[in-house]
Amino acid sequence: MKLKFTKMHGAGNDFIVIDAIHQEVDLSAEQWRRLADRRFGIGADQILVVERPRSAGVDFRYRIFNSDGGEVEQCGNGARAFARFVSDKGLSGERSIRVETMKGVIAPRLEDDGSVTVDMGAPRLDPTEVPFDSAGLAGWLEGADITWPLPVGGKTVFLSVVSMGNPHAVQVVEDVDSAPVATLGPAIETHPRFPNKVNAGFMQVVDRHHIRLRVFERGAGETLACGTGACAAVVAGIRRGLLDSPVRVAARGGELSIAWDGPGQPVYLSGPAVTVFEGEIEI
Ligand SMILES: N[C@H](CCC[C@H](N)C(=O)O)C(=O)O
Repeated sequence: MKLKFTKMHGAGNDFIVIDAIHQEVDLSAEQWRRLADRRFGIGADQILVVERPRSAGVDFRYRIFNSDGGEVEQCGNGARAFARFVSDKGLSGERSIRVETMKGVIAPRLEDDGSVTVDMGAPRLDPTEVPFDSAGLAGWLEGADITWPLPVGGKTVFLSVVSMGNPHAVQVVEDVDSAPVATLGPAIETHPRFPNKVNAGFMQVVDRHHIRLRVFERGAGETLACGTGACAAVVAGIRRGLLDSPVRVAARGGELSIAWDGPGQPVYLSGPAVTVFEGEIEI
């Protein structure tokens, strides 16, 4: 079947965006994998699918597939690309839209400067909601946060666990450039205490309003930026008493901005959304 797509990125986290309202899209995990393959397909970290809403009071349904072919609950950088796509394609004439995902409703807004700000909803802070199995672990109270000492990759790391709809495990490091992301990232991603696996964040605190961040993403490997990872890192940093909202997040592919006013409040993610090219592929 022929499939029209648009290639986009948000701070270097790249996407294939597909309009499934005006074309029939029913692909297998292997076909999603092939589309995302950087040699045998188009290449992307995630594939974003635009569908008609299933619930009242929302404008679109937003489905997300990692490059490993697995469908996941949330993608923050993707939410900005989604909003830019539906506006550019004339699927919505509104600057603010409401979008349902596997885990809740988010609200992207197109800004005058071309950036997009997304109400990502409130973080889930209970380990059981991440989910994370803390049985038998003695958590360390750090400010309002509990960090979990996890023996992994031959060392013990202290992880904050946060869900933005999708699971995140964040640790503070001295220097992101020398952090063992390539080895520790996959070991944390697949650790048995994360039954749904997890995105592994490595955060360097520059000052109370500025961090550097690298994320080894579940189902995609290290990406140049991770929107929900930035949300999770800032939530963890604020709870640990290390950061104050708003926080600039320097990722390898660009800069994001996160604002959060505390438990029960939404996390706001702001950043770029760029269209690179359009295409059609036989899949
Ligand atoms: N790898 C993530 C999904 C994409 C998240 C990321 N690209 C973002 O911008 O939030 C997961 O499996 O939960």
